[in-house]
Amino acid sequence: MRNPLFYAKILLFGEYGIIEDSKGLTIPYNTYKGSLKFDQKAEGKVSNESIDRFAEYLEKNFSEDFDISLLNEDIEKGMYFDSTIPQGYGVGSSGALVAAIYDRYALNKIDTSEGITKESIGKLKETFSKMESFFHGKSSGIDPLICYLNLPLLINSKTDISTVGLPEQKEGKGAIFLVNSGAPGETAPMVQIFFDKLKHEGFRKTLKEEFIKYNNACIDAFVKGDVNPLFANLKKLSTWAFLHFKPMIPQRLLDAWQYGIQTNSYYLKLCGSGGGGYILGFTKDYENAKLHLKDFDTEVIYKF
Ligand SMILES: Nc1ncnc2c1ncn2[C@@H]1O[C@H](COP(=O)(O)OP(=O)(O)O)[C@@H](O)[C@H]1O
Ligand SMILES: C[C@@](O)(CCOP(=O)(O)O)CC(=O)O
Repeated sequence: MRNPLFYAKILLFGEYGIIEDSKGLTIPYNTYKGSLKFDQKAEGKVSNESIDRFAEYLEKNFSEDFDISLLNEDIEKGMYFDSTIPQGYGVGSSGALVAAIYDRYALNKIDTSEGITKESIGKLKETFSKMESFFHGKSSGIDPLICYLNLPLLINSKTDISTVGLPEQKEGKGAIFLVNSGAPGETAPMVQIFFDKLKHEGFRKTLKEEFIKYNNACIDAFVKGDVNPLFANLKKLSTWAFLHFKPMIPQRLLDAWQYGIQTNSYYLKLCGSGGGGYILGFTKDYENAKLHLKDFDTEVIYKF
């Protein structure tokens, strides 16, 4: 039986901004992955039960779009999603599961083998958004989309998403890395905080005039491989988040966040919705950054 792998993802830039239609950049992260397994192992029980609840939701809302009887038969046989993607860490554990279920059970699957167009991306995103809403309320569908396509995606707006080529990695001293905050986070309450903040005119203004500006400049510089403008804007982005996204920054990381900005040894930013899970770091000198972050587990995701 064919049981393809689905990888984790990292939203490098665009958290919260993409809700408000600004740019985002998301990349696959192949260190963590999952695939559907069809054996009766005890280790799969929790996952099997979670898929069972998901199947009920699909049956209730989208029964015509999926082969529900095959899905239920497989669940009955003990199928589970065997995955190393940590849950609630912002690297897309539910997105990978959604992509795997779509791949195996969707009827009239959108064919991407002949090339990926903006139209097919749009249709996939719409379906994935409906499916993933089961896991954390309203979802943009971006996480399952990237897991499914396994390619970097540039989000220009909600309706304009395309694949993008990124500069090749180099064996230099610089790195983008994950910092483990030590505990999972939850997306829905963080997004609620964001929407509460949006009720204030002052916040809306600084989001638009500062955050979105730095975010988009970071994406442009990263895609072009322009290191100096990238770091200049990262510093602004990190500082802005320290001031305005404080509830989303895990408490344990507040000092390290500020230290990075003050010393320019690294800059931290949110990785997805925040509140826990992973945080992203950018540095021109990873070995040096690690010295200052020795209380945390870090993982390099991109070298330059
Ligand atoms: N291996 C798995 N098997 C079954 N369900 C899973 C698996 N991995 C993740 N999930 C589901 O996805 C949820 C986590 O998704 P979410 O809250 O969106 O966090 P993340 O940021 O990791 O995607 C879990 O509570 C669970 O319902
Ligand atoms: C915070 C947000 O902008 C990014 C997604 O966060 P996460 O990767 O699901 O933690 C929410 C969203 O756009 O759906």
